[in-house]
Amino acid sequence: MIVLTAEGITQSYGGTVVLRGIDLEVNPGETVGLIGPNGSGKTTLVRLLSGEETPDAGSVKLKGRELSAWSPRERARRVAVLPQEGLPPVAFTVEEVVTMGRHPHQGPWPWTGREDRKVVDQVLSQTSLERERHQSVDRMSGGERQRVAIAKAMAQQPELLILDEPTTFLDISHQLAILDRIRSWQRKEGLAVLVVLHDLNLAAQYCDRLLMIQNGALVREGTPADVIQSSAIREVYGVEPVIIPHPLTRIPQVLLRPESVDRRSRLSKESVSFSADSRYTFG
Ligand SMILES: Nc1ncnc2c1ncn2[C@@H]1O[C@H](COP(=O)(O)OP(=O)(O)OP(=O)(O)O)[C@@H](O)[C@H]1O
Repeated sequence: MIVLTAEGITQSYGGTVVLRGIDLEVNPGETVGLIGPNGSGKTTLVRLLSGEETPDAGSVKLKGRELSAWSPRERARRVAVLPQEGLPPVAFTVEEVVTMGRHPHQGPWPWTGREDRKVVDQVLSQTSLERERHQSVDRMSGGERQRVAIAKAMAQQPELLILDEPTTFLDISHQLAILDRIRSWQRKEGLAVLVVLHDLNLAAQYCDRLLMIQNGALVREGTPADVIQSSAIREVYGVEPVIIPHPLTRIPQVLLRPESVDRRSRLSKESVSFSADSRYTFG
C-alpha cells in the first residue's frame, strides 16, 4: 500500500502562492528526494505532508486515509519527522532523548516498559551510541546530535520517515554515515523515506526517485538519471553544470565551475541582490 499520497497541494502566504498543485506518492521501501532552489517550497511541502500545517487546497493521505483523520498519536506511530533545525542541544542524555521516540507507543502514562527498553537498547547498538548513552546531548557536536535524532526516529518505529536537509551542517563523512544509516534501516524495515536534499550528488546517489520543485511547482520527476540533466539544472538553478556518470556507480553527478551562474534566469526570480564583491544575499 502507498504510504503517503498528496494530490493538488496548494499553499499561499499573505496572497503569495508558495506551492501550486503538487502531486506525489511515497511507497514502502522507497526513498524519494525533494530537490529545488532556496525558497522553492520544499520545507513548506514537508510541513504540509507531516501534518504540521493544513494546505489551502488538496489532500494528503497517510496509508489511504486523510492525514487530518489520524489522531496526532496514531500519526506519530507511523510518521517520524526530522526538521531542518535538527535536534536542539537539550540537557537530556542520549538515552533519554532516544526513549522520547517511544512516546507514541506508550500508554496514557508514558511509563517506559520492557519492550520500550528493548527497542532503545537495540537502537543505541545499531547507531553505535551505546558508549554515549549517558552523555548529555547539549555537549555533543551537530553531527553527533544528528545521529541521536536518527536514533530517536528509529525508536519511534515509523513506516514513513520525513527528513528536511539532514546533511546540511555535516562534513562528508557524517553526511554519508547518516544517509547510510537510514538506507540500512530502510532495507531492513521496508521504510518509506521522503528527504529534502540540497546536495544533488547525494540526492542522485541515495534516492530512488527525485522530485524537482521550482517556484512551488513540480517541474521534473523520475529516476536520478531522468532528473539530473543539464537542461533541468540550467533551467531550475540557473547554473551551467557538467553532468558525468560516477566512475564506480554510473549514477549521474553534477560538476560545477566558478562563474557559471546565469544571474538573469534564476536569481532575479528570487530577489537575490549581489554585493560588490559578488557574494549574494537573499532579500
Ligand atoms: N509561514 C510562512 N509565512 C510566510 N511565508 C512563508 C512561510 N513559510 C514559507 N514562506 C515562504 O514560502 C517560500 C518557500 O519557502 P520554503 O521554506 O518552503 O522554501 P525551501 O525550498 O524549503 O527553501 P530553502 O531551500 O531555502 O530551505 C519562501 O518564499 C518563504 O519565504
